[in-house]
Amino acid sequence: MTGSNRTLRIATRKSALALWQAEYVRDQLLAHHPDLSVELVPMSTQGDKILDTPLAKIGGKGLFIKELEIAMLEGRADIAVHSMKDVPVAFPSDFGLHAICVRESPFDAFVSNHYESLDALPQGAVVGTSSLRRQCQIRRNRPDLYIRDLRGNVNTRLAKLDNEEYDAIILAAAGLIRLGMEGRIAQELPPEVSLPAVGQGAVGIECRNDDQQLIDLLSALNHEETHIRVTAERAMNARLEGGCQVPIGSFATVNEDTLTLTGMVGKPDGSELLFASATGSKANASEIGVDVADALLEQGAGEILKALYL
Ligand SMILES: NCc1[nH]cc(CCC(=O)O)c1CC(=O)O
Repeated sequence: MTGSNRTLRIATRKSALALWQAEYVRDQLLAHHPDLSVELVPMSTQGDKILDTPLAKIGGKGLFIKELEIAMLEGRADIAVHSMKDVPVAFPSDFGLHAICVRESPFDAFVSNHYESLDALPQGAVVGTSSLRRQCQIRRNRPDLYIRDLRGNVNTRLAKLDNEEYDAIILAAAGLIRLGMEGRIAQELPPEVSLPAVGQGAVGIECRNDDQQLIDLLSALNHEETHIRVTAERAMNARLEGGCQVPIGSFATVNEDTLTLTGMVGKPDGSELLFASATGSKANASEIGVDVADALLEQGAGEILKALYL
């Protein structure tokens, strides 16, 4: 009994991006295991309902995930699909990430209806982002700009831009590409300008650790290079105890057997940004992540992060 004729239920949030990702995983599962049936179980989570309170104050990104896990524990769903960027490094012991799918663009996108690049923005222009990581890097590059809060799903954020509330906004390129809105990207910000978030652009699949049959089915969707890169990035974040809403960037690349990881911790006001890099065998992804974190801590990253929680 291989389980390839099971019915799998995918717990998903209802945003356009979450649904796209769940449908993508459904289609990939069916392509690899044609005898499966796969259903989506769309759910509203508390994190989606409370839109006017800063996310960090209501339990952070973990909030979106907990309710999907409860659905899996109660047998209402078998798997949950996540943007790896939103998955906390501390993981409940009953669950595991049993596949990381091939990565889409990991970079941040500069989106504007009037300007073609970050450099082209006029003095004092208004940029929308609520991410401390994006904020500190934008401020380092362009200290003259005003940063304004911007929350909501991708379509809400774009509507606020189109409503002329901002001169430009920063979004993950991956979300726009997946939703067929690549044309909205004026500029993909290179990692030297905006180091991406841990796991950005990668989709992970979570299920219970005691369902070995399901774990075997999911392994067909795992993309090894993406898995290794995200492992290094998450190991760095774990060592830094990077929570849900932190000015931390982390970006790994793999070239043949060699992995290179760059990490960043910054003050939200852009006045101080620390960087560190390490290279080694891709077999040592976690160790490289810890090494980069330690190098950042040696430079004072701990003090920057501690000050954020006061
Ligand atoms: N925090 C929201 C979020 N989580 C994942 C993505 C899309 C990109 C990805 O898969 O990393 C986004 C939107 C954004 O940051 O613009």
